[in-house]
Amino acid sequence: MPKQQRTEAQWSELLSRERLARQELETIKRSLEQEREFLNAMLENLSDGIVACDEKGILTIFNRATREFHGLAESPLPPDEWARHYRLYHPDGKTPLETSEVPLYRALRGEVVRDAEILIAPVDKPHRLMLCNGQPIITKNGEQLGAVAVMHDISDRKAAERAIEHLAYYDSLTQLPNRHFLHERLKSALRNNEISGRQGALLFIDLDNFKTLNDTLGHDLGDLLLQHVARRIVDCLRQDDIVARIGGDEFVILLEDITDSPGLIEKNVTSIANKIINAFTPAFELKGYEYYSTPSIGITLFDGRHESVDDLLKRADIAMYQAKAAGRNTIRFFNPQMESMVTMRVAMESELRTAVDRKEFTVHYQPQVDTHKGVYGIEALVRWQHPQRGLVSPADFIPIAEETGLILPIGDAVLETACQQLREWSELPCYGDLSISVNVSAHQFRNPAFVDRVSALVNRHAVKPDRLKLELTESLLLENVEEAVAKMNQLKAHGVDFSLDDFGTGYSSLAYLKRLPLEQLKIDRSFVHDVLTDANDAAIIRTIIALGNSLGLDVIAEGVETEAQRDFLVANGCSCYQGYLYSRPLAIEQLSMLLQF
Ligand SMILES: Nc1nc2c(ncn2[C@@H]2O[C@@H]3COP(=O)(O)O[C@H]4[C@@H](O)[C@H](n5cnc6c(=O)[nH]c(N)nc65)O[C@@H]4COP(=O)(O)O[C@H]3[C@H]2O)c(=O)[nH]1
Repeated sequence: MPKQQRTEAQWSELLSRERLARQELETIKRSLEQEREFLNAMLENLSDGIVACDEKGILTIFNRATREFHGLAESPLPPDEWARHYRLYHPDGKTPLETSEVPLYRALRGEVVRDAEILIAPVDKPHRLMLCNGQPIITKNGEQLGAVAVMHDISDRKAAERAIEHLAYYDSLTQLPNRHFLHERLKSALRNNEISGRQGALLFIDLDNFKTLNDTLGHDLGDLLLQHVARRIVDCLRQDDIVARIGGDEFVILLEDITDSPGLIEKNVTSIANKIINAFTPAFELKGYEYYSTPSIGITLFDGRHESVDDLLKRADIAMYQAKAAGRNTIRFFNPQMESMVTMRVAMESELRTAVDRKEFTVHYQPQVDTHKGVYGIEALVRWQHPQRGLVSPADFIPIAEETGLILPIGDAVLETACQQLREWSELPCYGDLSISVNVSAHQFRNPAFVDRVSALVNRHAVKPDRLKLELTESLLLENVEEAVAKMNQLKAHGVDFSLDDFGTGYSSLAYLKRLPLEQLKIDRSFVHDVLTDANDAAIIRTIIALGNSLGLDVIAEGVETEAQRDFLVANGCSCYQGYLYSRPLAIEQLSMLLQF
């Protein structure tokens, strides 16, 4: 059929349609461009990173946030050089991330990536931890166009999580693990050792006299000491060993696995504990103060069988208390007998509290004799009239009373009884010159109200103050010489006398003895006991007598049991003594009878 000729009208119609089509195309192009601009602006302003690539893996999107995360924010470098300016790692920050592991390329291989963590390490810039998601871009027809990945910076969140974890598991003062951390590690150590049959050890360290440092030099210096101590302990151990601070001045060391043969384990742990004790020998420098501290260390071994975390901590704690009781600055291994001692001690503590409420304490009196004048003084010695156990010796309960603070009401009661007694005697002409010596414990003496309390008692009972002699020990005075001198001077101003008890067992220097307002030195009974058989004890006694004479102080010897001991003392210039030779401590009725003869 012959080709139809188009009319002019038809041509014009066609042309106008084409124009319209072009215009439409132009509009579509413009709106696409606008959409692209819009998308671009959005991508550039997102705080999350977006990367995309085409089906060949060529990057098509690498938005501003992504460039910043990679340290390329202001980089003039072309994209193919970017990779040289950063490294990618797994979240541990050590294991490099292979290209095939990069979320975008995993997505390009068809994988839907969810919550993958990667670390971006730009050269010379802070590392960032990213949480990434990604997926392939696939059309409705199943054709893959490429892949996209989105990354969210979780560095700050992780740092906050780490800080919270640090707070939960570490001690903020020393940066050591805390009780919570120790608990967890000990639990897993017990599980491991139960399976492997290996032994571990727990060392419980408590600083000796830490409370005194805090009370006298203040908490700042106390904190500083704890920081120094933490460092010294850490330096004594291997990197795998755990040192935790579980409370005030309490540190615990966990040695998880001691691989020695069984016979050597105790030896090995002892040498570690001794290393720690030795590390305390040099003075601690505390803002200009040279402070000497010592530790008491309790140790328990474990193999994980039938043991709980609490049991182990309790055992090490019990052993530590035994180390303290053995004179401090020493170590003790736990043994089961210790546990029954602790049970007894706990029972005694609660009974002691009841005893204070029920006023079960009484005072016995032991005469002090002068070879020329006869009985011139009396020492007041407390006794506990226990409802079941009978008379309990102060040696058995004073240390517990000291630790629990119960010594305050007990000591107070003894002082009051002594003052009442002095008052009664003052009204009887034959007893009027007698003095009473009263033991004062460290806790009592440190009490800020001590001076007022003593003067109030002296006033209330209208006692001649020089009839009251307070017996202080060397160790008590040495804790804080300045404070001791000040308190003693205040009481001395009221007329009260002082005797230095257990003299010779401490480290008194002449220089400080001279500063104390003392009346008397009391030779400790341990020297008197062996004076006839031990040349050293004899020499010590002679020295104390000479020292007393040169300082113008009375010297009394305690624990004199035999005439031979007394003769030695008299021959060496000590004419005052106290001991079973003359009389044991007596109840007041017995003492009155004795004094009448
Ligand atoms: N072997 C022997 N011992 C003798 C002899 N003569 C006396 N003693 C004992 O030696 C102790 C002397 O008291 P201390 O050294 O102050 O030692 C006292 C003192 O440190 C403390 N204490 C006693 N009463 C009190 C008190 O009221 N307050 C305080 N804080 N402590 C007290 O308890 C410690 C023991 O007191 P006690 O058992 O009464 O023991 C008394 C006494 O009975 C003797 O010839 N041979």
